[in-house]
Amino acid sequence: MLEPTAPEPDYTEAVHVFGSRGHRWKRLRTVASAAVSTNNLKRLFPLIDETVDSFLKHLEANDREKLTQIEAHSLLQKLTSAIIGRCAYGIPKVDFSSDLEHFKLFRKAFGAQPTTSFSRIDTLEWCFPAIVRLYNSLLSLIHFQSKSNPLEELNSYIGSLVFKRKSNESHPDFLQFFKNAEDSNWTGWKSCNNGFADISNAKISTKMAPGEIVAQCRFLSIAGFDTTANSVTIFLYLLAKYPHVQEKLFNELNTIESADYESLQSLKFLHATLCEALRLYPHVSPLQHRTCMKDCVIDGHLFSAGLVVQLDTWSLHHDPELWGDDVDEFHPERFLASETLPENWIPFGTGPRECIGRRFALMEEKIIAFKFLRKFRVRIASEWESHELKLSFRNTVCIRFLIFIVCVRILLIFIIPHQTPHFHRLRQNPAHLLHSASVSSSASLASESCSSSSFRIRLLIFIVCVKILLIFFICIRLLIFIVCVRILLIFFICIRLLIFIVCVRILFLFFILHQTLHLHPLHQNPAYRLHLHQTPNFYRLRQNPAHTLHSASDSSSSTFASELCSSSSVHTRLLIFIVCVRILLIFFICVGFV
Ligand code: HEM
Repeated sequence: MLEPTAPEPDYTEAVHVFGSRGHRWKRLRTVASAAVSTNNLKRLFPLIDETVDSFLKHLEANDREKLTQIEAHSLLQKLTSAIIGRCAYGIPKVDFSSDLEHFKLFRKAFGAQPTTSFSRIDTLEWCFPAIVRLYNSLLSLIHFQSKSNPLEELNSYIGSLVFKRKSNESHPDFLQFFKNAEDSNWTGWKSCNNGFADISNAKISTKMAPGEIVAQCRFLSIAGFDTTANSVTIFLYLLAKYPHVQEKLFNELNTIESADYESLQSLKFLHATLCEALRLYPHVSPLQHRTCMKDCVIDGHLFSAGLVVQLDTWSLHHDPELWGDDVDEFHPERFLASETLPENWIPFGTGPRECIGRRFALMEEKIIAFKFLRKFRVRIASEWESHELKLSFRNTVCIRFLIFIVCVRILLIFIIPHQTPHFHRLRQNPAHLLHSASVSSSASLASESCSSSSFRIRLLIFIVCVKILLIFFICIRLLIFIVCVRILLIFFICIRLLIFIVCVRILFLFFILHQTLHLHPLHQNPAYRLHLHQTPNFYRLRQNPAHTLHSASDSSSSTFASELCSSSSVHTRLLIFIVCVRILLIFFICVGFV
């Protein structure tokens, strides 16, 4: 949802705390933590307070006749986006009578309604920015104009705010903390040790690269916008559904005159009500996952390095053994029994990567709840009374599409890391060096044939999996498929020339590939060398040391050396070919989805 599969988390400059890992994560988290410390929350309190007041005034003044029935979620999105805009990067005091600039951008990038949040193309961009850039440039070729990218617009909007801000100013917003840590000449972020590392005692520098600041502000603003709007909507819905809880809460709210940081902390029932709403609807739970950095055994189960574990918070929060028989009831009193929160309550995640904005979010929700419920009572509109609020993936991210992309990525990772280290290992293998020195050895033969065949098997598995995934997704969305075909037809008519060029390139590539693949049966044939000279492959072979070796010596071992390098170049080309086909596939699918 919030960049769960951030591209190149170790090498891209614009990476935020959620997308980072290892030392980099620790450093970004350290800087961001200061922005949500108790001291700073107290400084942010008046900003939120003032924004909620202005929102309620606007609601009362302008929507009085409509106030009998409101669509809470979209209104709350407007409010929470204003709050986070002020707290994350210091947008000025908000006038709700006009559309907020950054809310318009949020709406464009993520959709204002729950059903339109994250279109497929956004999800795709989130995962494969390069492909979407290619897609956009192709689109602009078709339309002869550049299609604006909402995420890039949001980025440049935030970028301009970041650029204007100076370090050591006295703002309480998150941006100020990042600006104070900014160092544009610092390149340390490039050399982060991001593999498995014990970072508990590592000395962490509190510096930030400029790109990291923009990414950070963007992530925090997104993390703090939909999450809190959803939470408050669910909270109001439950109060409407359970009027006796609303009554009890109303009585508690009346025990304090006005809201400040300390007095809101003293409202225990309010706190319990918010916690119970998050227990029943842990709506951010899809974000809770962990990747195994090294093999480990827990309770006798092996978790291999690279494995991604998704927590099932929903089941945990609805387990009658943990919460009792009234597990499905809205019963805030269960949180009053103890001063500390139950360890099975994890709507904000758990452990070192627990949500950094937890206390900020709860403070914000308390201010909104306090101010809103002192003015209004809520009940469910009559036509919705029979409806049960259900959380479904459909209403948030295009989860199925995301799963598809994640699967493809996992498959890619499955292929590439296996292939590359394998290749490295071969290179560093004394047997291989021996082999390069034109000494034929059975050991090198064995290692090569093993690498080659296992690669092919993996490749085969990969292609089959991608096909199955495609079929799976296309079947489910038969309608989309039909639309895709129609759009593709139109598309083909429009840019026949472009397609022609792409096809020629693919055919060319395929031709090279086809030729190269024939090297295997041919390599013992006297016509082999002639054949090599006729293929474009020859060029690369000549420049390759192994081939020079081959030319210098006519022994069978040197023939094998060139076979080795042609074989690895086949793999590279094969990989390029498959990547191209996949890009085209994804591109065509995208056109359909749009
Ligand atoms: C009701 C509101 C919110 C909920 C339910 C929520 C929930 C979550 C969850 C479940 C995670 C993943 C935790 C894990 O993997 O264990 C997370 C991460 C995160 N959240 Fe929130 N969040 C909320 C509001 C916010 C706000 C307001 C901010 C910022 C001001 C924020 C900033 C973050 C950040 C930076 C992370 C990544 C932390 C890391 O990877 O170290 N969240 N949140």
